[in-house]
Amino acid sequence: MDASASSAVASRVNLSAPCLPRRASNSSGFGSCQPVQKSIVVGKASVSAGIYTSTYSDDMVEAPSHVAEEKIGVLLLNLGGPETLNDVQPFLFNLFADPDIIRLPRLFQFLQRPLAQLISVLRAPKSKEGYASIGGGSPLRKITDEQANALKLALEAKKKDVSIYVGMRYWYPFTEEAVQQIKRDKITRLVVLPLYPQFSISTTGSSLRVLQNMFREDAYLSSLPLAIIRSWYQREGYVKSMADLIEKELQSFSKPDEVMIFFSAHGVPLSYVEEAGDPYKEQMEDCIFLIMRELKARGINNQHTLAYQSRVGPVQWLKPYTDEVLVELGQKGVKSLLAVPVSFVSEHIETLEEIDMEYKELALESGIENWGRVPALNCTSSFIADLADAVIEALPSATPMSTSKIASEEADNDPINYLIKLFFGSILAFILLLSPKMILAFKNSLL
Ligand SMILES: C=CC1=C(C)c2cc3[nH]c(cc4nc(cc5[nH]c(cc1n2)c(C)c5CCC(=O)O)C(CCC(=O)O)=C4C)c(C)c3C=C
Ligand SMILES: [Fe+2]
Repeated sequence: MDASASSAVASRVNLSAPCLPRRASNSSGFGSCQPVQKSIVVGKASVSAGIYTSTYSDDMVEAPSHVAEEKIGVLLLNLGGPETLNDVQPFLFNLFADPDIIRLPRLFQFLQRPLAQLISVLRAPKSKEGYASIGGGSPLRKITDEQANALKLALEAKKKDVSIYVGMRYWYPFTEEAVQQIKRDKITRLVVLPLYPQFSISTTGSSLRVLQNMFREDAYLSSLPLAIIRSWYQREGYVKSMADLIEKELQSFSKPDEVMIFFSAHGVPLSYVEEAGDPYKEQMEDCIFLIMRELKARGINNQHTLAYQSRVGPVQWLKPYTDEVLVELGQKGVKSLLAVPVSFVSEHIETLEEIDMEYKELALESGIENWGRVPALNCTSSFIADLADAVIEALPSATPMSTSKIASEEADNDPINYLIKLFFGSILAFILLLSPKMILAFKNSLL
């Protein structure tokens, strides 16, 4: 971030901005929203106008021309991460208190916060160890701010003066603070850009739910023309930027042709895909297909595979699991492997600790001799330029939000599904609240 950008950011931060009530926070008070004074851009991404509804169409009409001065905003949505070890447990509480992360049947939603408290306390020691090993906190805020500034600059280079805001789901600067700043700045048109290439109910869906709740209760926000880029893994600029990183990293091996390209995506519980209709797995597979097609077009014909990492808790997650596949590949005699983190565009705990330390060690123990890892895109200029294009392409489709409901809520409307959940929910509540032994077993599944 250059100095002028930083000071402009600081001058627009209102420290008295309201934060979410009843949410765990750190002792330092409110974090800052980031209406960054410098700013980006997207083949076509999946864009919707309004929060969960229409799909982008080139025919969509421009916003009303009575607006005197157009003030464009871009809201970058991200997960957020603890900045110190003291932040870890309250950060985990915010994460597990999210009904899109732990999906309880409606009747049991009163258990969400006690359960979040219990799980966050049980999980915190392991998470703290992880964050301690990468320097004592998550790099996510810093990298997201850098991406926001790079995006501002890329948009300026394309003659678009845009204010960029960063809204995190579980830590500072919270999405709610960013939205308050957007209101104060009297933005007249907003593009919402989640920093997740693929859509999942647990990531983009969760952040959009926060926005939906805020927007429908506020007269200014509900009439603000807005376009949402729901997923963008299919954009040519993203696919080519990923292929560039892989092509470059392959050259660090002595026999590049013999390297297995190992895509490792963050997992989600299987029920998200099979019961709630999460498009995440399908989009992930499509994404890998597009990256591999690009590599083949460049004459790179390495073998590849996709596995899912970072599972938490006792339920089944998307398979195959990264740790199991690494062991199998070692047993099958694979000697060189290039890990490619693919569900997230910044370095974070799961690249820096889980892949670079845990999986690397496991792979080497399993017989893999040459290990490499592709860096996250972070501020790669071709990637940022493509995000800037995505924003520019989305602008004409901005329309005030619609209040139609997110598809993922449908599962609870099915009476059989509801009864099944009610039954298992009761057992879970009984186990967790009454049985210390089961709490211990549950704790072990979190470690
Ligand atoms: C596309 C990316 C991600 C998906 C999908 C996702 C789903 C998901 N995650 C958890 C549980 C945890 N996630 C944690 C951290 C974390 N997760 C992602 C990305 C996705 N999560 C990121 C970028 C981060 C932050 C990393 C950082 O640097 O701070 C954590 C905390 C860390 C830990 O203890 O391992 C948990 C827990 C669930 C349950 C879930 C889907 C339901
Ligand atoms: Fe996660």
